[in-house]
Amino acid sequence: GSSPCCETFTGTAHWSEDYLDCGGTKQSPVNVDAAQAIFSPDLRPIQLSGYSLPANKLLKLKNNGHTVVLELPESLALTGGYAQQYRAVQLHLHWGSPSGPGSEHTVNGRRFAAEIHVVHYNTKYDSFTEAMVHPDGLAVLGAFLEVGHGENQYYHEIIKHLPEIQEVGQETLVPGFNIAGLLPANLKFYFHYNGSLTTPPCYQTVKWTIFNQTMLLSHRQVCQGNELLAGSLPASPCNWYRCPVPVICSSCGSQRR
Ligand SMILES: NS(=O)(=O)c1c(F)c(F)c(SCCc2ccc(C(=O)O)cc2)c(F)c1NC1CCCCCCC1
Ligand SMILES: [Zn+2]
Repeated sequence: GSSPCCETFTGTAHWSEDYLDCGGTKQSPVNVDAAQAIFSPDLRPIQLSGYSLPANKLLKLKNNGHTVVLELPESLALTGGYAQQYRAVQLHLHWGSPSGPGSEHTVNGRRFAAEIHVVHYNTKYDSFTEAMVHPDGLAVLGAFLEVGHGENQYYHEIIKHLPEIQEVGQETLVPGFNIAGLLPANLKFYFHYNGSLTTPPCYQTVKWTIFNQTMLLSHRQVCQGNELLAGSLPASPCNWYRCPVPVICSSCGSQRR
């Protein structure tokens, strides 16, 4: 197993001292036990509308110190799979690091190289910040990223800009593209549960959709994602060689400045 320093590396136990909901009973992420999942015919395929953006629509991409966030226009809407309409706010990625793979959810205990979250809010509320505090306020679509053979052209649209936002707080503009390409082609098979934001304030107001089909990226693309925040992670007592390193980035050849 990994050395003890790797477990203490990102302790979240202290969050609930400052944010009450972080100590709640419906906290995300969770491990999905596929054997205990119940098939529900009421759950309809997820339908996306307005996800294909023209290149002249520029989107802000920001390194906020925890992840890379792509701000999304409200013209992107969830029109199927949820009882109410939700509109997009932002998407962000949970990348791996030397202490382990980056997905937040696990399936049968399996952790994936990375995970994308597309965050939406319920349009019955006036704004995202208003929706964020209501149990049906947020809908987050999640998909797992794995290392496959070829380069993923849709993820390339984001990854190619990462060198421009290596420092915390930096942001850049990304030309629009088909955001649906970042999610699986098959939107019919997914796990659905009521949970929370996975970061403070941990509000228990997220209706989660975790797709069954995974996204395949090249080894180099996953390395580039992992290395984005490596420079801004808190100094770790770990020595990298002592932590389980699922994706060896030394072979990437992408030098970090
Ligand atoms: N998985 S998740 O959706 O809970 C999530 C995380 F796990 C996250 F880790 C994050 S980033 C950490 C929180 C954060 C930090 C800085 C800024 C900023 O400078 O703008 C913003 C947020 C992160 F941004 C999100 N998504 C956010 C939740 C934080 C508050 C509302 C903003 C939209 C969704
Ligand atoms: Zn997230």
